[in-house]
Amino acid sequence: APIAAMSTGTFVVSQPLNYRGGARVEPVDASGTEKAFEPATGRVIATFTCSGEKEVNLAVQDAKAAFKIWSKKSGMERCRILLEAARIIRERRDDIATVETINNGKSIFEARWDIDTSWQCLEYYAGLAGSMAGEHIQLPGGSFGYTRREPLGVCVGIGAWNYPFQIACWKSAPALACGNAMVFKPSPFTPVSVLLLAEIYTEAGVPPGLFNVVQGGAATGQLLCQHRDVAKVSFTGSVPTGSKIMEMSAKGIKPVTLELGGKSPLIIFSDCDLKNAAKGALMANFLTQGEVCCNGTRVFVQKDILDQFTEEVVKQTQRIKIGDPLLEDTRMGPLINRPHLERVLGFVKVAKEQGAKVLCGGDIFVPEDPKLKDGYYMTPCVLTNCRDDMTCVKEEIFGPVMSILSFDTEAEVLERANDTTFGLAAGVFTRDIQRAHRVVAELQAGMCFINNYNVSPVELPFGGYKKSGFGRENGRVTIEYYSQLKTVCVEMGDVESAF
Ligand SMILES: NC(=O)C1=CN([C@@H]2O[C@H](COP(=O)(O)OP(=O)(O)OC[C@H]3O[C@@H](n4cnc5c(N)ncnc54)[C@H](O)[C@@H]3O)[C@@H](O)[C@H]2O)C=CC1
Ligand SMILES: NCCCC(=O)O
Repeated sequence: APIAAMSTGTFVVSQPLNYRGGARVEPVDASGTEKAFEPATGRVIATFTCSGEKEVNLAVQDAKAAFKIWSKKSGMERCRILLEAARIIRERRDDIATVETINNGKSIFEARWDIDTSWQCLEYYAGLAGSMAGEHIQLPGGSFGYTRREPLGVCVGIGAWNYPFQIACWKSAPALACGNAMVFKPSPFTPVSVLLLAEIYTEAGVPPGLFNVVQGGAATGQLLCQHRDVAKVSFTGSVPTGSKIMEMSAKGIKPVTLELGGKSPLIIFSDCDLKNAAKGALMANFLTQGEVCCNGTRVFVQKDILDQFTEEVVKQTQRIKIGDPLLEDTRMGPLINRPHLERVLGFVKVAKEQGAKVLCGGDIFVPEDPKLKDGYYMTPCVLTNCRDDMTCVKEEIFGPVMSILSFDTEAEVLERANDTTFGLAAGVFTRDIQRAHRVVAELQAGMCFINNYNVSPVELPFGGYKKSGFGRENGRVTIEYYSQLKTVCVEMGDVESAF
């Protein structure tokens, strides 16, 4: 039966979760085992071994062999294969989204959006692959130089659990378009959907070994970062792990792309379209149960519309349907796992102790369906009476918790919005076009939204300022993070020697 026809509580993984040389394989060695869960029910859907040194080495060696073939192909040849992979993803959208929902917990409605921004990413870089080129530079006396944009070699992708399939696509599409090979390690919480991508790449015609998957946690990730044949590491996850990855990569002088956490500001001016601003605040806080790095969790509202805005946000939040994430009308599923749910509820408790007022949500939610009773659900929470020094306003919660703060002036809100070590995203709602551009120019964030939030067009570069990381994903600029420039200087005359 197609995966898309499955219901919650039925999916189990029976095939190996490593991928090497163009096929699923059992790892040749292990550094422990992990279990993957279905957050909707708390059921184990897979028990798998974490890849040890030998397996990691085999994956890197296979990728190296495939790189030799792939890097010699023309941009147009790579383009055709990536386009075919994008087409297959589009065709299997519902199956892939279903696997993503089962293993991550996000609603099927939202998972389909993730799969759309996945195939769109492959299409986008397929287009760029065909047009990648260097420069020709004329020199005196008929001599000249030219540049070649060349791949780096074997790139490593290390993924987080909040957007498992999308992250794998956002890293592998530009990497492969530039002629690299990739070894990808998903989060041990969400090991399943990336295998569908690996199979699709093979079906589309990439050489066997070009995209390999190893499984595991920190130990496997370290083996990858420290491997001498790895040319680059692209990581999505927390700031502390990002810092370790940078340290390990520094030892081998490997470039890194770091997509880390955030505590982004969303600024609502009183001249905004109130309904849209409230919708924007929900988009900024409650997608994927709030487990999104670029969420606008500090919602600054100008004082004269604070009550109206808050009332509208609470009304819209209370309408969110929580429950079985595979049902068509569900808009919020369970959080990723029990410890994370408890951590998020702990943030709500501390917020209350520190003087915040809970306007709605912030409690455990037990759906009526008995099969969901062991899932990790909570009600989306709106906090008001917040101050800048509260824990809920300073720390990344990574759950469905919105903190509302009020402000008087533009200058004041800008200073407060930028008063954070993070700098991933920011948003502004206003009808005043000059103010909108003036404000975003001052915001210390890599991804700014005007009159919307958390849309992900793949044509736009995405990435952080400050401790939210560096390097970019998506957009034309990402080509530079997966390639290197060779300069060739050509003499057409005699050598003018100094000796
Ligand atoms: N920027 C983002 O999108 C994300 C941010 N986070 C934040 O991080 C918190 C913790 O979530 P985790 O999944 O534990 O994030 P994490 O940063 O520990 O893990 C992310 C990835 O890095 C791998 N990893 C962990 N330690 C490593 C090491 N020493 N060397 C190489 N790879 C390593 C993990 O196995 C996983 O694949 C969340 O609560 C959230 O605040 C989590 C996921 C995504
Ligand atoms: N679709 C946005 C991805 C943001 C994140 O990785 O958390």
